[in-house]
Amino acid sequence: MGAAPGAVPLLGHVPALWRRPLEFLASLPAHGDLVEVRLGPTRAYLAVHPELVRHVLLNPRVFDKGGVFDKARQLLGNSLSVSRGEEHRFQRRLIQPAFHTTRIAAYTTAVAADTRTVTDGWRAGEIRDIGDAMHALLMRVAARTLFSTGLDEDTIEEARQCLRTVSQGIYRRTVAPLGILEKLPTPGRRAYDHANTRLRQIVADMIALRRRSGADHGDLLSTLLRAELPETGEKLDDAQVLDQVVTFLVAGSETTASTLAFVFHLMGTLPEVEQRVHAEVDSALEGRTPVYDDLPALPYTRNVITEALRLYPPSWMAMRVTAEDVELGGRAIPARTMIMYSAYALHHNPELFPDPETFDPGRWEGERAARVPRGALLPFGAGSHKCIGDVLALTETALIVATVAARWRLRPAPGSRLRPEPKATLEAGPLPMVLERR
Ligand code: HEM
Repeated sequence: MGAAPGAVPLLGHVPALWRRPLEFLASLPAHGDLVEVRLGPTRAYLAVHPELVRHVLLNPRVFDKGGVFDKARQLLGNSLSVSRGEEHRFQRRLIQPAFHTTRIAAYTTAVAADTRTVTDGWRAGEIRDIGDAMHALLMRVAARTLFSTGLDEDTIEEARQCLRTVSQGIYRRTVAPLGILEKLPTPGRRAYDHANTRLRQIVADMIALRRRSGADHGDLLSTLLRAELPETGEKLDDAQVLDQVVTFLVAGSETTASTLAFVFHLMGTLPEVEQRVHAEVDSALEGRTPVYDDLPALPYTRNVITEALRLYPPSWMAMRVTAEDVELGGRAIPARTMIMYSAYALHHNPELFPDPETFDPGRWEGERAARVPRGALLPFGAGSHKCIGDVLALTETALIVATVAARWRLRPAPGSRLRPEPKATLEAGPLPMVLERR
C-alpha cells in the first residue's frame, strides 16, 4: 500500500487527475496494490491489483455505488446502472433475459445492412472523422436494436445530438473530476435540460406507440415491455422502461462507437493487422454481409477488438464508496471512503500485460491468452453491476468491423494523430481518416 506522489497543497492530486488523468492513473500501479490519492482534503484509494479490484466489485453491499450515483439517479431515474441492493437485483433479474445470446442474434440481424446503408454514402478519397462516423452509425444500430424500424432518420440524428449533450452533462455532474469540480457553475445547463427532455420524449413516444399497437417486434423494447418475473408476475411499468432505455442509450452508444473508432484507427496505422482482418473477413464471408452466426469464423477480428478494448477501454475509470469500515489490501479504510478502479490503469500495467503500450492482438491467442492474470482485462467491469450489454456491444462491433472491412480501407489523414480524450467515456478525439475502396 502506497501513496501517489505529487500531491499539491489543498487540492492534492485533483490537478493531476484533471489535466492528465490517463497518465496519472497509469503511473499509480508503481506505488502499490492499493494507492492513496488525495482529492482536496479527502483521502480516496485506487485499487490497483486485479484481485483487490475483484474483491471491491464482487462485494457490492460493502463497496456501494453510492455518492456519485445518487446524483446520476436524478438524471437517469432509478435504472439498472444506478439502483442498488434489492432493487438492483429485482431489475437485473427482470432485464437480464432481454440480453440473452439468442435475443442478441435477433436484435443484430440488421446491423450489417445498416452499416452498408451508411457506408454506401461514403465516397472513395473523401476524408471523414471516424469518431463522428461511428457515432452516427452506432446510433442507427442502437435505434434498430431498441425500436426495430420505429425511428426515422431525422429523429435518429436528433436523438444522437441530444444523447451527446446528455452524456457530457451527466459526466460533468457526477464524475468529473471525482465530484470536486461539480460544485463549479456549469455552462450549458439549459442545453442539457433541453436535450434530456427531448431524448426522454422521443423514447416515451416509442413506448406509447408500442403499447398502443401491442405487437411484439422482437426488439429490445418489446422484450422489456413483456419481461416479467416468473414467480410473481412483476413487470416494469412505462416509467421504468423509459429510464432503462435512456440508460441503455447513454451506457451503450458512445462506449461502442469509441471502441469502433479506436479499432479503425489501429487497423489504419498497422498494415499487418489490417491485412489479417481483411484476409479473415474475405475468407469467412465470401462477399456476404455478416450475421451473428458468422462471428465464430472471425477469431482474429475478435482479438483485434479485445486488444483495442484493452489499450483504450471506453469505461476508463469507475468508483465505489465504502458503506462501512472495512479492511482492504491490509489497510483499514473508514466508511464513506471513495475506492476507485480503473480499467485503463489495469490494462496499462506492465506487470499484467508485458509491453502494455504495444497493440498486440496475439495476446488473446491460445497459451498467451491463458497467461493473462484473472481480472486483468476489465473493459466491462465485474460482479453484479457488470455491463449487461457486453455481448451485444461485442456482437455489434464485430459485425460493423467485418462489414466495413470487407469493402473499405481507412487510412489516417496526413498529419492526424491519436489523442484519446478521457471524458464520460474514453473518446478517440478528432481522427480524420481517408476512405479508400478495397
Ligand atoms: C464497448 C461497449 C461498452 C463498454 C466498454 C461498457 C462498459 C461498462 C462497464 C465498465 C460497466 C460497469 C460500470 C461499473 O462498474 O460501475 C457497464 C455497466 C452497464 N452497461 Fe455497459 N458498456 C458497453 C456497452 C453497453 C451497451 C451496448 C449497453 C446496453 C445496450 C450497456 C448497458 C450497461 C448497463 C445498463 C450497465 C449497468 C449494469 C448494472 O449496474 O447492473 N453497456 N458498462
